[in-house]
Amino acid sequence: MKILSAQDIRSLEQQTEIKQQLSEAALMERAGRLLFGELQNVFGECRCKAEILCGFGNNGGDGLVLGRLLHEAGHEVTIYLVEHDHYSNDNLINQKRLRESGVEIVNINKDSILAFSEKSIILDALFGYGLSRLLDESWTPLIQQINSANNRIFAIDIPSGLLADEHTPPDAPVVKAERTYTLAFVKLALLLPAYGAFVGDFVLLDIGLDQDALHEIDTKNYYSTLDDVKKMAKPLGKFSHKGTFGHAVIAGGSYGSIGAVVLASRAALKTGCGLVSSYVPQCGYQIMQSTVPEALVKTDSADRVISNFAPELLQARSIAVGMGLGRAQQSQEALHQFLKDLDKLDHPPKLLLDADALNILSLHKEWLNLLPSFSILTPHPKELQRLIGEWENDFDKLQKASAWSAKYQQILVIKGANTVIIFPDGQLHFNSTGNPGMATAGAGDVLSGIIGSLLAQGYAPKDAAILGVFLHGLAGDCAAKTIHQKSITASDLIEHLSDAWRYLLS
Ligand SMILES: NC(=O)C1=CN([C@@H]2O[C@H](COP(=O)(O)OP(=O)(O)OC[C@H]3O[C@@H](n4cnc5c(N)ncnc54)[C@H](O)[C@@H]3O)[C@@H](O)[C@H]2O)[C@@H](O)CC1
Ligand SMILES: [K+]
Repeated sequence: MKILSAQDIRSLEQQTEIKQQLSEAALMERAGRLLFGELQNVFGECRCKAEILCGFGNNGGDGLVLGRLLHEAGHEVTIYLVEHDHYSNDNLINQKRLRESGVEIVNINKDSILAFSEKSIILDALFGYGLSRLLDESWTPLIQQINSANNRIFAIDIPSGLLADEHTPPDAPVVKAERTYTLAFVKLALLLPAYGAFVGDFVLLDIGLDQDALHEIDTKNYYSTLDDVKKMAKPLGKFSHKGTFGHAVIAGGSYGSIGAVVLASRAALKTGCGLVSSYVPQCGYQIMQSTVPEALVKTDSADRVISNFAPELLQARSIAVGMGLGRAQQSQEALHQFLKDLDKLDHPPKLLLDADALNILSLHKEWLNLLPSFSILTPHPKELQRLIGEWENDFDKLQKASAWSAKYQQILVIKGANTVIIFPDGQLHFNSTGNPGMATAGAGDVLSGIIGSLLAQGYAPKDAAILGVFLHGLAGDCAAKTIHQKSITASDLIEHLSDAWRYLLS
């Protein structure tokens, strides 16, 4: 699914109104009805109280529609409308409709003192994507009153004060919502960790914008949904044999960190490649044989660390390297030699680098030029920082990571909530699956195994990265159905890969 800028959303809304021959404020009515449906789910059977703060643009208009529908359904509604000398047209239409339905509008300004009632739900419809610059501090008193209320707070489209496509500094006045009901498209800011505390969880509501017009709009930013990923996943063929699904090498481990290779190898097998060879230092031999009997185990000549990547590893279709590797001098040299060997091949295996392989590369940036193009690097934020340097904010991070990806022609998988995958052509793909329970030791090793396996199965690096990240998150979501998020372990993710595949391929 495309992620559009505020400007492109506006233009698409205008085109939709023309193509679908919509009457005035019809899209706003659609948005309001969807919001109303969501709130009915929250309220359940109860008659509830909603206090809706409406601004002077179309975001405020959404709040007005919602207020009317809630009132008509028998809920108690208070509408606070920010006084202004220029309301948007659809806002005015809905002020009138609201009054006609019998709801009184309370005019407020930035300095008004609001007494929210104890049990009401606050709905924030002050500003949406139309915010074109930061709110100045004259808005702070109003926004602070909302944020310090003990009520549940839901934002409409985007928490007011948050810019959709640019950085919002932490001291700017922004509503802190428990949940954001976002309309038509996910806005970029909703996906970035720095703004998570304002956005809460978000729910995307499809207001039926014109698909043909959408097709014409170019973007570099995408949000990977189930429908998108379903198209990539290849089902099993009747005549498949283990050769069909390819041979993945999982190479890494050091004394005390063999578990990383165990997890990645098991994840690779559960993701469906035909054969896994695990390459570990000698101290890992028995561990591997007893915990992953399905894998072929090859060992390094050294006991505790990897000192040389055996040349026969290069015959596999994919190699995932770095999990639990450590940064011993011998392992650094081994990685260097390995990259030089790969560089000599016309058709090198598809490569994934994780964990200490990334840290070693950060110590020797000149080796980056040896990486085959379109290798997949899976840093968590700290590893990314070592690789590409510091960034000022989350938007700057995306920009710097994109420039790095283009410079080295490598794919970056930046792990976290809404993991983002950055491609050398500038495309960004944000993931939609996963939950906070997955922030657990070894989850990254599992991801490396999954992507390594998909590469071995013949998926192109781009698809392997997008599909692998999605599957990994989906396995976490499947696990969370029976296991509390606090208790999810990396092994649980592996155990739920089967459910994830079933869901994806059904
Ligand atoms: N256009 C449409 O067809 C639809 C729009 N929708 C809603 O409309 C919203 C966008 O509406 P608008 O474009 O009217 O804008 P907003 O309602 O987000 O903002 C209102 C006004 O704030 C002003 N403004 C911008 N930055 C400011 C600042 N720093 N300080 C003070 N004022 C500032 C702008 O001039 C704008 O007119 C969406 O977020 C969504 O909620 C939905 O109703 C769906 C349909
Ligand atoms: K809002």
